[in-house]
Amino acid sequence: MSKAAIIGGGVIGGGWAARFLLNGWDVAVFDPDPQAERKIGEVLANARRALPALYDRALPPEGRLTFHADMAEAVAGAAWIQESVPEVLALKHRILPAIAAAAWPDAVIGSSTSGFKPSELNAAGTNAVVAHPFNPVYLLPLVELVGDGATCARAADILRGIGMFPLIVRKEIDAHIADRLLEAVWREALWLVKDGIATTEEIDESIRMGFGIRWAQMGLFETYRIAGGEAGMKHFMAQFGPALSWPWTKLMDVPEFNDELVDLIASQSDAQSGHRSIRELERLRDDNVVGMIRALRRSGSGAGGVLRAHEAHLPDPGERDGLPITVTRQVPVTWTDYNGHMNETHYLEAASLATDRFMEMIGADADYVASGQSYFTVENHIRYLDEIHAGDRLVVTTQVLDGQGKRLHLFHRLWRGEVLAATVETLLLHTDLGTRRTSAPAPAVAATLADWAGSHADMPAEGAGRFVGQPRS
Ligand SMILES: NC(=O)C1=CN([C@@H]2O[C@H](COP(=O)(O)OP(=O)(O)OC[C@H]3O[C@@H](n4cnc5c(N)ncnc54)[C@H](O)[C@@H]3O)[C@@H](O)[C@H]2O)C=CC1
Ligand SMILES: C[N+](C)(C)CC(=O)CC(=O)[O-]
Repeated sequence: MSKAAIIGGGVIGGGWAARFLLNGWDVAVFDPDPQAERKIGEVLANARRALPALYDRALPPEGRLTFHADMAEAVAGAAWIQESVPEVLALKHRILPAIAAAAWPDAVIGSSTSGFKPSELNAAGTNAVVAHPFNPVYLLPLVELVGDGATCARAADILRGIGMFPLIVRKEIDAHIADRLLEAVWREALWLVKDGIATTEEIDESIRMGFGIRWAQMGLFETYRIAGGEAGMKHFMAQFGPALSWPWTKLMDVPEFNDELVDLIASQSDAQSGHRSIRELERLRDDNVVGMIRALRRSGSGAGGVLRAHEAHLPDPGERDGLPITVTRQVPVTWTDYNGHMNETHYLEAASLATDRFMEMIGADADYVASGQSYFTVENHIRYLDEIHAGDRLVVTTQVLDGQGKRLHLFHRLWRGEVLAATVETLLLHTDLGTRRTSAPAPAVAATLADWAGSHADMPAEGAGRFVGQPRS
Protein backbone atom coordinates (compact mmCIF):
# COMPACT_ATOMS: atom_id res chain seq x y z
CA MET A 1 0.00 0.00 0.00
CA SER A 2 1.44 3.42 -0.95
CA LYS A 3 1.30 6.35 1.42
CA ALA A 4 0.80 10.06 0.68
CA ALA A 5 1.28 12.88 3.19
CA ILE A 6 -0.82 16.03 2.89
CA ILE A 7 0.64 19.11 4.57
CA GLY A 8 -2.14 21.68 4.82
CA GLY A 9 -5.61 20.16 4.55
CA GLY A 10 -7.75 23.09 3.36
CA VAL A 11 -9.69 23.31 0.09
CA ILE A 12 -6.85 21.90 -2.00
CA GLY A 13 -5.16 19.62 0.55
CA GLY A 14 -8.58 18.06 1.29
CA GLY A 15 -9.10 17.45 -2.42
CA TRP A 16 -5.66 15.81 -2.75
CA ALA A 17 -6.39 13.64 0.30
CA ALA A 18 -9.63 12.43 -1.31
CA ARG A 19 -7.96 11.77 -4.69
CA PHE A 20 -5.24 9.60 -3.13
CA LEU A 21 -7.56 7.80 -0.66
CA LEU A 22 -10.15 6.87 -3.26
CA ASN A 23 -7.38 5.47 -5.44
CA GLY A 24 -6.29 3.13 -2.66
CA TRP A 25 -3.45 5.15 -1.07
CA ASP A 26 -3.09 5.60 2.69
CA VAL A 27 -3.12 9.31 3.52
CA ALA A 28 -1.55 11.07 6.52
CA VAL A 29 -2.58 14.69 7.11
CA PHE A 30 -0.81 17.43 9.06
CA ASP A 31 -2.75 20.67 9.58
CA PRO A 32 -2.75 22.71 12.82
CA ASP A 33 -6.35 23.87 12.24
CA PRO A 34 -8.53 22.10 14.88
CA GLN A 35 -11.33 22.05 12.27
CA ALA A 36 -9.17 20.27 9.66
CA GLU A 37 -10.50 16.78 10.38
CA ARG A 38 -14.14 17.91 10.09
CA LYS A 39 -13.50 19.89 6.91
CA ILE A 40 -11.63 17.04 5.22
CA GLY A 41 -14.41 14.66 6.31
CA GLU A 42 -16.95 16.85 4.48
CA VAL A 43 -14.81 17.13 1.34
CA LEU A 44 -14.27 13.37 1.43
CA ALA A 45 -18.00 12.71 1.71
CA ASN A 46 -18.57 14.75 -1.45
CA ALA A 47 -15.66 13.01 -3.20
CA ARG A 48 -16.97 9.53 -2.29
CA ARG A 49 -20.25 10.51 -3.87
CA ALA A 50 -18.67 11.93 -7.04
CA LEU A 51 -15.45 10.19 -8.08
CA PRO A 52 -16.71 6.57 -8.28
CA ALA A 53 -19.63 7.85 -10.37
CA LEU A 54 -17.16 8.75 -13.11
CA TYR A 55 -16.08 5.17 -13.63
CA ASP A 56 -17.74 2.08 -15.08
CA ARG A 57 -15.39 -0.02 -12.92
CA ALA A 58 -14.82 0.03 -9.19
CA LEU A 59 -11.81 1.94 -7.91
CA PRO A 60 -9.42 0.06 -5.57
CA PRO A 61 -10.52 -0.29 -1.92
CA GLU A 62 -10.17 3.04 -0.12
CA GLY A 63 -6.92 3.70 1.77
CA ARG A 64 -6.62 4.64 5.46
CA LEU A 65 -6.86 8.29 6.55
CA THR A 66 -4.89 9.47 9.61
CA PHE A 67 -4.32 12.87 11.22
CA HIS A 68 -1.06 13.77 12.93
CA ALA A 69 -0.05 16.51 15.34
CA ASP A 70 3.57 16.13 14.27
CA MET A 71 4.51 16.90 10.66
CA ALA A 72 7.52 14.56 10.61
CA GLU A 73 5.28 11.68 11.68
CA ALA A 74 2.84 12.40 8.83
CA VAL A 75 5.67 12.59 6.29
CA ALA A 76 7.54 9.45 7.41
CA GLY A 77 7.43 6.66 4.80
CA ALA A 78 5.34 8.65 2.31
CA ALA A 79 6.11 8.19 -1.40
CA TRP A 80 4.31 11.49 -2.22
CA ILE A 81 4.20 14.56 0.01
CA GLN A 82 1.95 17.39 -1.10
CA GLU A 83 2.41 20.83 0.45
CA SER A 84 -0.86 22.78 0.31
CA VAL A 85 -0.41 25.54 2.90
CA PRO A 86 -1.61 29.10 2.07
CA GLU A 87 -0.01 30.98 -0.83
CA VAL A 88 2.55 32.83 1.32
CA LEU A 89 6.14 32.36 0.20
CA ALA A 90 7.66 32.83 3.67
CA LEU A 91 5.40 30.06 5.02
CA LYS A 92 6.30 27.70 2.19
CA HIS A 93 9.99 28.48 2.88
CA ARG A 94 9.48 27.34 6.49
CA ILE A 95 7.49 24.22 5.65
CA LEU A 96 9.43 22.78 2.69
CA PRO A 97 12.79 22.31 4.50
CA ALA A 98 10.98 20.66 7.42
CA ILE A 99 9.26 18.29 4.97
CA ALA A 100 12.55 17.54 3.20
CA ALA A 101 14.25 16.73 6.52
CA ALA A 102 11.64 14.09 7.41
CA ALA A 103 11.01 12.68 3.92
CA TRP A 104 12.30 9.53 2.26
CA PRO A 105 15.14 10.43 -0.12
CA ASP A 106 13.07 9.15 -3.09
CA ALA A 107 9.80 10.79 -2.10
CA VAL A 108 8.21 13.27 -4.49
CA ILE A 109 7.63 16.57 -2.72
CA GLY A 110 4.96 18.49 -4.60
CA SER A 111 3.73 22.02 -3.92
CA SER A 112 0.18 23.05 -4.85
CA THR A 113 1.31 26.64 -5.32
CA SER A 114 -0.85 28.55 -7.79
CA GLY A 115 1.91 30.91 -8.79
CA PHE A 116 5.37 30.51 -7.25
CA LYS A 117 8.15 29.13 -9.45
CA PRO A 118 10.28 26.17 -8.30
CA SER A 119 13.34 28.46 -8.14
CA GLU A 120 11.46 30.65 -5.64
CA LEU A 121 10.06 27.73 -3.62
CA ASN A 122 13.43 25.99 -3.36
CA ALA A 123 15.44 29.07 -2.41
CA ALA A 124 16.45 27.32 0.83
CA GLY A 125 17.96 24.36 -1.06
CA THR A 126 14.92 22.05 -1.11
CA ASN A 127 13.93 19.99 -4.16
CA ALA A 128 10.15 20.35 -4.36
CA VAL A 129 8.39 20.42 -7.71
CA VAL A 130 5.30 22.44 -8.44
CA ALA A 131 2.32 20.06 -8.69
CA HIS A 132 -0.48 22.56 -9.28
CA PRO A 133 -3.95 20.97 -9.29
CA PHE A 134 -7.42 22.32 -10.03
CA ASN A 135 -10.40 22.44 -7.75
CA PRO A 136 -12.04 19.93 -7.19
CA VAL A 137 -8.78 17.97 -7.13
CA TYR A 138 -10.63 14.65 -6.78
CA LEU A 139 -12.45 15.17 -10.10
CA LEU A 140 -10.40 17.42 -12.39
CA PRO A 141 -7.43 15.59 -13.90
CA LEU A 142 -5.03 18.48 -14.65
CA VAL A 143 -1.84 18.89 -12.59
CA GLU A 144 0.80 21.33 -13.88
CA LEU A 145 4.24 19.93 -13.07
CA VAL A 146 7.18 22.33 -12.99
CA GLY A 147 10.75 21.68 -11.85
CA ASP A 148 13.47 19.05 -12.02
CA GLY A 149 12.92 16.87 -15.11
CA ALA A 150 13.58 13.47 -13.51
CA THR A 151 11.37 14.22 -10.49
CA CYS A 152 8.59 15.52 -12.74
CA ALA A 153 8.78 12.32 -14.83
CA ARG A 154 8.43 10.17 -11.68
CA ALA A 155 5.66 12.42 -10.41
CA ALA A 156 3.84 12.14 -13.75
CA ASP A 157 3.74 8.33 -13.49
CA ILE A 158 2.27 8.47 -9.99
CA LEU A 159 -0.33 11.04 -11.06
CA ARG A 160 -1.44 8.93 -14.03
CA GLY A 161 -1.86 6.03 -11.59
CA ILE A 162 -4.44 8.06 -9.64
CA GLY A 163 -6.31 9.10 -12.77
CA MET A 164 -4.78 12.55 -13.23
CA PHE A 165 -3.31 14.33 -16.25
CA PRO A 166 0.20 15.65 -15.64
CA LEU A 167 1.10 18.60 -17.89
CA ILE A 168 4.83 19.22 -17.72
CA VAL A 169 5.53 22.94 -18.04
CA ARG A 170 8.69 23.37 -20.16
CA LYS A 171 9.99 26.52 -18.52
CA GLU A 172 9.13 28.01 -15.15
CA ILE A 173 7.04 31.16 -15.16
CA ASP A 174 4.91 32.91 -12.50
CA ALA A 175 1.45 31.26 -12.27
CA HIS A 176 2.46 28.48 -14.70
CA ILE A 177 0.13 28.14 -17.74
CA ALA A 178 -3.49 27.76 -16.70
CA ASP A 179 -3.48 30.33 -13.89
CA ARG A 180 -2.09 32.95 -16.27
CA LEU A 181 -5.10 32.33 -18.49
CA LEU A 182 -7.51 32.32 -15.56
CA GLU A 183 -5.95 35.49 -14.17
CA ALA A 184 -6.53 37.27 -17.48
CA VAL A 185 -10.24 36.38 -17.41
CA TRP A 186 -10.49 37.24 -13.70
CA ARG A 187 -8.95 40.70 -14.21
CA GLU A 188 -11.24 41.47 -17.11
CA ALA A 189 -14.25 40.31 -15.10
CA LEU A 190 -13.29 42.53 -12.13
CA TRP A 191 -13.13 45.53 -14.45
CA LEU A 192 -16.53 44.74 -15.93
CA VAL A 193 -18.12 44.65 -12.46
CA LYS A 194 -16.24 47.68 -11.15
CA ASP A 195 -17.18 49.75 -14.22
CA GLY A 196 -20.84 48.72 -13.83
CA ILE A 197 -20.92 46.96 -17.23
CA ALA A 198 -22.04 43.58 -15.86
CA THR A 199 -22.90 41.86 -12.57
CA THR A 200 -21.16 38.72 -11.28
CA GLU A 201 -24.20 36.74 -12.39
CA GLU A 202 -24.21 38.16 -15.92
CA ILE A 203 -20.52 37.39 -16.31
CA ASP A 204 -21.08 33.81 -15.13
CA GLU A 205 -23.93 33.43 -17.65
CA SER A 206 -21.69 34.74 -20.44
CA ILE A 207 -19.25 31.94 -19.64
CA ARG A 208 -21.48 29.00 -18.90
CA MET A 209 -23.99 29.56 -21.72
CA GLY A 210 -21.27 29.78 -24.35
CA PHE A 211 -17.54 29.38 -24.45
CA GLY A 212 -17.30 27.54 -21.11
CA ILE A 213 -19.03 24.55 -22.71
CA ARG A 214 -16.66 24.65 -25.70
CA TRP A 215 -13.48 24.80 -23.69
CA ALA A 216 -13.94 21.48 -21.85
CA GLN A 217 -13.78 19.54 -25.08
CA MET A 218 -11.48 21.44 -27.45
CA GLY A 219 -9.73 24.24 -25.62
CA LEU A 220 -8.97 27.62 -27.19
CA PHE A 221 -6.93 26.99 -30.31
CA GLU A 222 -8.87 24.10 -31.79
CA THR A 223 -12.12 25.99 -31.12
CA TYR A 224 -10.81 29.08 -32.96
CA ARG A 225 -9.50 26.93 -35.82
CA ILE A 226 -13.08 25.81 -36.45
CA ALA A 227 -14.24 29.41 -36.06
CA GLY A 228 -12.07 30.26 -39.10
CA GLY A 229 -14.43 28.18 -41.26
CA GLU A 230 -13.02 26.04 -44.05
CA ALA A 231 -9.93 28.25 -44.30
CA GLY A 232 -9.14 27.41 -40.65
CA MET A 233 -6.76 29.22 -38.33
CA LYS A 234 -5.19 31.56 -40.91
CA HIS A 235 -8.59 32.99 -41.81
CA PHE A 236 -9.56 33.28 -38.16
CA MET A 237 -6.36 35.21 -37.41
CA ALA A 238 -6.73 37.45 -40.43
CA GLN A 239 -10.27 38.36 -39.37
CA PHE A 240 -9.69 38.89 -35.67
CA GLY A 241 -6.00 39.87 -35.61
CA PRO A 242 -6.71 43.60 -35.82
CA ALA A 243 -8.96 43.35 -32.74
CA LEU A 244 -5.85 42.68 -30.68
CA SER A 245 -4.96 46.34 -30.93
CA TRP A 246 -8.53 47.55 -30.35
CA PRO A 247 -9.64 48.20 -26.77
CA TRP A 248 -11.06 44.69 -26.30
CA THR A 249 -9.16 43.97 -23.10
CA LYS A 250 -7.76 45.90 -20.18
CA LEU A 251 -5.36 43.13 -19.30
CA MET A 252 -2.38 44.95 -17.91
CA ASP A 253 -4.47 47.45 -16.01
CA VAL A 254 -5.41 46.14 -12.57
CA PRO A 255 -8.50 47.56 -10.88
CA GLU A 256 -7.63 48.98 -7.47
CA PHE A 257 -8.24 46.06 -5.11
CA ASN A 258 -9.87 48.04 -2.29
CA ASP A 259 -12.70 47.33 0.19
CA GLU A 260 -15.20 48.97 -2.13
CA LEU A 261 -14.43 46.48 -4.94
CA VAL A 262 -14.37 43.50 -2.57
CA ASP A 263 -17.76 44.52 -1.09
CA LEU A 264 -19.25 45.07 -4.53
CA ILE A 265 -18.16 41.66 -5.81
CA ALA A 266 -19.01 39.84 -2.56
CA SER A 267 -22.51 41.37 -2.29
CA GLN A 268 -23.32 40.51 -5.92
CA SER A 269 -21.99 37.00 -5.37
CA ASP A 270 -24.16 36.66 -2.22
CA ALA A 271 -27.22 37.80 -4.16
CA GLN A 272 -26.38 35.33 -6.94
CA SER A 273 -25.58 32.21 -4.87
CA GLY A 274 -25.92 32.98 -1.15
CA HIS A 275 -29.10 30.89 -0.85
CA ARG A 276 -27.00 27.72 -1.18
CA SER A 277 -24.31 26.45 1.17
CA ILE A 278 -20.78 25.91 -0.14
CA ARG A 279 -21.11 22.12 0.31
CA GLU A 280 -24.40 22.20 -1.63
CA LEU A 281 -22.73 24.17 -4.42
CA GLU A 282 -19.84 21.69 -4.39
CA ARG A 283 -22.25 18.78 -4.87
CA LEU A 284 -24.04 20.55 -7.72
CA ARG A 285 -20.67 21.32 -9.35
CA ASP A 286 -19.49 17.72 -8.85
CA ASP A 287 -22.61 16.16 -10.39
CA ASN A 288 -22.29 18.45 -13.40
CA VAL A 289 -18.56 17.78 -13.80
CA VAL A 290 -19.12 14.00 -13.55
CA GLY A 291 -21.83 14.21 -16.21
CA MET A 292 -19.62 16.28 -18.52
CA ILE A 293 -16.53 14.09 -18.17
CA ARG A 294 -18.64 10.98 -18.74
CA ALA A 295 -20.05 12.62 -21.87
CA LEU A 296 -16.48 13.21 -23.11
CA ARG A 297 -15.39 9.60 -22.60
CA ARG A 298 -17.27 8.38 -25.68
CA SER A 299 -15.04 10.39 -28.05
CA GLY A 300 -12.06 10.24 -25.69
CA SER A 301 -11.82 14.06 -25.82
CA GLY A 302 -9.98 15.91 -23.05
CA ALA A 303 -10.71 14.60 -19.57
CA GLY A 304 -12.82 11.78 -21.10
CA GLY A 305 -9.65 10.30 -22.64
CA VAL A 306 -7.84 10.45 -19.29
CA LEU A 307 -10.76 8.63 -17.68
CA ARG A 308 -10.74 5.86 -20.28
CA ALA A 309 -6.97 5.35 -19.97
CA HIS A 310 -7.13 5.17 -16.17
CA GLU A 311 -10.06 2.80 -16.16
CA ALA A 312 -8.25 0.41 -18.51
CA HIS A 313 -5.49 0.06 -15.89
CA LEU A 314 -7.70 -0.61 -12.89
CA PRO A 315 -7.10 -4.09 -11.41
CA ASP A 316 -8.88 -7.06 -12.97
CA PRO A 317 -11.83 -7.97 -10.70
CA GLY A 318 -11.24 -11.76 -10.89
CA GLU A 319 -14.07 -14.24 -10.30
CA ARG A 320 -16.85 -15.20 -7.88
CA ASP A 321 -18.44 -18.65 -7.40
CA GLY A 322 -16.35 -19.90 -10.33
CA LEU A 323 -17.81 -17.28 -12.71
CA PRO A 324 -15.98 -14.30 -14.20
CA ILE A 325 -16.74 -10.90 -12.67
CA THR A 326 -17.62 -8.75 -15.65
CA VAL A 327 -18.58 -5.54 -13.80
CA THR A 328 -17.65 -4.02 -10.46
CA ARG A 329 -18.72 -0.49 -9.77
CA GLN A 330 -20.08 1.75 -7.09
CA VAL A 331 -23.63 2.84 -7.71
CA PRO A 332 -23.73 6.60 -8.43
CA VAL A 333 -26.44 8.83 -6.98
CA THR A 334 -27.52 9.60 -10.54
CA TRP A 335 -28.65 5.97 -10.90
CA THR A 336 -31.20 6.35 -8.11
CA ASP A 337 -34.78 7.59 -8.45
CA TYR A 338 -37.66 9.11 -6.47
CA ASN A 339 -38.04 5.82 -4.57
CA GLY A 340 -34.54 6.24 -3.17
CA HIS A 341 -33.04 3.19 -4.86
CA MET A 342 -31.38 2.24 -8.14
CA ASN A 343 -33.82 2.82 -10.97
CA GLU A 344 -34.87 -0.17 -13.08
CA THR A 345 -33.08 1.07 -16.24
CA HIS A 346 -29.68 0.80 -14.58
CA TYR A 347 -30.08 -2.91 -13.83
CA LEU A 348 -30.08 -3.33 -17.59
CA GLU A 349 -27.22 -0.83 -17.96
CA ALA A 350 -25.09 -2.92 -15.56
CA ALA A 351 -25.97 -6.09 -17.49
CA SER A 352 -25.20 -4.38 -20.78
CA LEU A 353 -21.74 -3.40 -19.47
CA ALA A 354 -21.27 -7.03 -18.39
CA THR A 355 -22.21 -8.27 -21.87
CA ASP A 356 -19.74 -5.81 -23.46
CA ARG A 357 -17.01 -7.03 -21.12
CA PHE A 358 -17.82 -10.67 -21.86
CA MET A 359 -17.69 -9.98 -25.60
CA GLU A 360 -14.18 -8.57 -25.09
CA MET A 361 -13.24 -11.70 -23.15
CA ILE A 362 -14.15 -13.96 -26.07
CA GLY A 363 -12.36 -11.73 -28.59
CA ALA A 364 -15.44 -9.88 -29.89
CA ASP A 365 -13.72 -6.63 -28.89
CA ALA A 366 -13.44 -3.17 -30.47
CA ASP A 367 -11.12 -4.45 -33.26
CA TYR A 368 -13.53 -7.28 -34.01
CA VAL A 369 -16.44 -4.83 -34.27
CA ALA A 370 -14.30 -2.53 -36.45
CA SER A 371 -13.72 -5.55 -38.74
CA GLY A 372 -17.47 -5.68 -39.34
CA GLN A 373 -18.69 -8.36 -36.91
CA SER A 374 -20.57 -8.10 -33.66
CA TYR A 375 -23.36 -9.46 -31.49
CA PHE A 376 -26.83 -7.89 -31.33
CA THR A 377 -29.08 -8.35 -28.27
CA VAL A 378 -32.46 -9.82 -29.24
CA GLU A 379 -33.99 -10.51 -25.81
CA ASN A 380 -33.52 -9.55 -22.15
CA HIS A 381 -35.31 -10.81 -19.08
CA ILE A 382 -34.67 -8.94 -15.82
CA ARG A 383 -35.68 -10.21 -12.39
CA TYR A 384 -35.56 -7.47 -9.74
CA LEU A 385 -34.90 -9.38 -6.52
CA ASP A 386 -33.68 -6.72 -4.08
CA GLU A 387 -33.02 -3.01 -3.79
CA ILE A 388 -29.68 -1.45 -4.66
CA HIS A 389 -28.70 1.95 -3.22
CA ALA A 390 -26.31 4.77 -4.07
CA GLY A 391 -22.78 3.95 -2.92
CA ASP A 392 -23.36 0.17 -2.95
CA ARG A 393 -20.55 -1.79 -4.58
CA LEU A 394 -22.20 -3.76 -7.37
CA VAL A 395 -20.60 -6.95 -8.70
CA VAL A 396 -21.88 -8.69 -11.83
CA THR A 397 -20.95 -12.27 -12.74
CA THR A 398 -21.64 -13.76 -16.15
CA GLN A 399 -22.48 -17.37 -16.97
CA VAL A 400 -22.74 -18.76 -20.49
CA LEU A 401 -25.92 -20.80 -20.96
CA ASP A 402 -25.41 -21.43 -24.67
CA GLY A 403 -22.65 -20.47 -27.08
CA GLN A 404 -23.33 -22.60 -30.08
CA GLY A 405 -23.41 -21.23 -33.62
CA LYS A 406 -24.76 -17.70 -33.80
CA ARG A 407 -26.21 -17.82 -30.28
CA LEU A 408 -24.73 -16.17 -27.22
CA HIS A 409 -27.02 -16.80 -24.27
CA LEU A 410 -25.83 -15.20 -21.04
CA PHE A 411 -27.03 -15.19 -17.45
CA HIS A 412 -25.83 -12.17 -15.45
CA ARG A 413 -26.15 -12.08 -11.66
CA LEU A 414 -26.08 -8.64 -9.99
CA TRP A 415 -24.71 -8.91 -6.45
CA ARG A 416 -24.94 -6.30 -3.70
CA GLY A 417 -22.45 -7.74 -1.24
CA GLU A 418 -23.77 -11.22 -0.39
CA VAL A 419 -27.28 -10.40 -1.64
CA LEU A 420 -28.36 -11.48 -5.12
CA ALA A 421 -30.16 -8.29 -6.17
CA ALA A 422 -31.10 -9.20 -9.73
CA THR A 423 -30.57 -11.56 -12.62
CA VAL A 424 -30.54 -10.51 -16.25
CA GLU A 425 -30.83 -13.18 -18.91
CA THR A 426 -29.65 -11.95 -22.29
CA LEU A 427 -29.84 -13.58 -25.69
CA LEU A 428 -27.61 -12.23 -28.43
CA LEU A 429 -27.13 -13.27 -32.05
CA HIS A 430 -23.90 -12.89 -33.97
CA THR A 431 -24.37 -10.33 -36.76
CA ASP A 432 -22.52 -9.20 -39.86
CA LEU A 433 -22.43 -5.39 -39.62
CA GLY A 434 -22.26 -5.05 -43.41
CA THR A 435 -25.41 -7.04 -44.27
CA ARG A 436 -27.07 -6.45 -40.84
CA ARG A 437 -27.97 -10.16 -40.88
CA THR A 438 -27.07 -12.94 -38.51
CA SER A 439 -23.85 -14.79 -39.30
CA ALA A 440 -21.43 -17.32 -37.80
CA PRO A 441 -18.76 -15.90 -35.49
CA ALA A 442 -15.09 -15.98 -36.50
CA PRO A 443 -13.50 -19.36 -35.63
CA ALA A 444 -11.31 -17.91 -32.85
CA VAL A 445 -14.32 -16.26 -31.17
CA ALA A 446 -16.41 -19.42 -31.56
CA ALA A 447 -13.61 -21.52 -30.00
CA THR A 448 -13.11 -19.22 -26.99
CA LEU A 449 -16.85 -19.05 -26.44
CA ALA A 450 -17.10 -22.85 -26.62
CA ASP A 451 -14.43 -23.10 -23.89
CA TRP A 452 -16.40 -20.77 -21.61
CA ALA A 453 -19.67 -22.57 -22.36
CA GLY A 454 -18.03 -25.91 -21.55
CA SER A 455 -16.68 -24.70 -18.22
CA HIS A 456 -20.11 -23.29 -17.22
CA ALA A 457 -22.16 -26.21 -18.51
CA ASP A 458 -22.70 -28.03 -15.22
CA MET A 459 -23.31 -24.95 -13.10
CA PRO A 460 -26.82 -24.26 -11.81
CA ALA A 461 -28.60 -21.16 -13.12
CA GLU A 462 -31.61 -20.80 -10.85
CA GLY A 463 -34.14 -18.41 -12.34
CA ALA A 464 -32.90 -18.73 -15.91
CA GLY A 465 -35.66 -19.42 -18.45
CA ARG A 466 -38.37 -17.72 -16.40
CA PHE A 467 -41.00 -15.63 -18.19
CA VAL A 468 -43.14 -12.72 -17.08
CA GLY A 469 -46.11 -13.82 -14.98
CA GLN A 470 -44.74 -17.26 -14.25
CA PRO A 471 -45.76 -18.29 -10.70
CA ARG A 472 -42.82 -18.41 -8.31
CA SER A 473 -42.13 -21.87 -6.93
N1 LIG B 1 -8.17 27.32 -3.67
C1 LIG B 1 -7.85 27.12 -4.93
O1 LIG B 1 -8.66 27.30 -5.84
C2 LIG B 1 -6.48 26.63 -5.30
C3 LIG B 1 -5.39 26.78 -4.46
N2 LIG B 1 -4.17 26.29 -4.82
C4 LIG B 1 -3.00 26.44 -3.95
O2 LIG B 1 -3.10 25.50 -2.89
C5 LIG B 1 -2.48 26.00 -1.71
C6 LIG B 1 -3.49 25.95 -0.57
O3 LIG B 1 -4.61 26.73 -0.92
P1 LIG B 1 -6.07 26.45 -0.31
O4 LIG B 1 -6.25 25.03 -0.04
O5 LIG B 1 -7.01 27.18 -1.19
O6 LIG B 1 -5.97 27.22 1.07
P2 LIG B 1 -6.82 26.98 2.42
O7 LIG B 1 -6.73 28.24 3.16
O8 LIG B 1 -8.15 26.42 2.09
O9 LIG B 1 -6.00 25.83 3.15
C7 LIG B 1 -4.73 26.00 3.68
C8 LIG B 1 -4.58 25.05 4.83
O10 LIG B 1 -3.24 25.11 5.31
C9 LIG B 1 -3.29 25.00 6.72
N3 LIG B 1 -2.04 25.53 7.27
C10 LIG B 1 -1.72 26.81 7.58
N4 LIG B 1 -0.49 26.83 8.08
C11 LIG B 1 -0.01 25.57 8.10
C12 LIG B 1 1.20 24.95 8.51
N5 LIG B 1 2.19 25.69 9.03
N6 LIG B 1 1.34 23.63 8.38
C13 LIG B 1 0.34 22.87 7.87
N7 LIG B 1 -0.84 23.40 7.47
C14 LIG B 1 -1.00 24.73 7.57
C15 LIG B 1 -4.51 25.80 7.10
O11 LIG B 1 -4.96 25.44 8.40
C16 LIG B 1 -5.48 25.41 6.02
O12 LIG B 1 -6.27 24.28 6.38
C17 LIG B 1 -2.01 27.40 -2.06
O13 LIG B 1 -0.65 27.36 -2.42
C18 LIG B 1 -2.88 27.77 -3.28
O14 LIG B 1 -2.26 28.70 -4.12
C19 LIG B 1 -3.99 25.56 -5.96
C20 LIG B 1 -5.05 25.35 -6.82
C21 LIG B 1 -6.35 25.94 -6.60
C1 LIG C 1 -7.56 31.22 -8.04
N1 LIG C 1 -6.45 30.25 -8.08
C2 LIG C 1 -5.29 30.97 -8.58
C3 LIG C 1 -6.23 29.79 -6.73
C4 LIG C 1 -6.89 29.18 -8.98
C5 LIG C 1 -6.02 28.00 -9.13
O1 LIG C 1 -4.86 27.96 -8.74
C6 LIG C 1 -6.53 26.83 -9.89
C7 LIG C 1 -8.03 26.57 -9.90
O2 LIG C 1 -8.46 25.54 -9.39
O3 LIG C 1 -8.76 27.39 -10.44
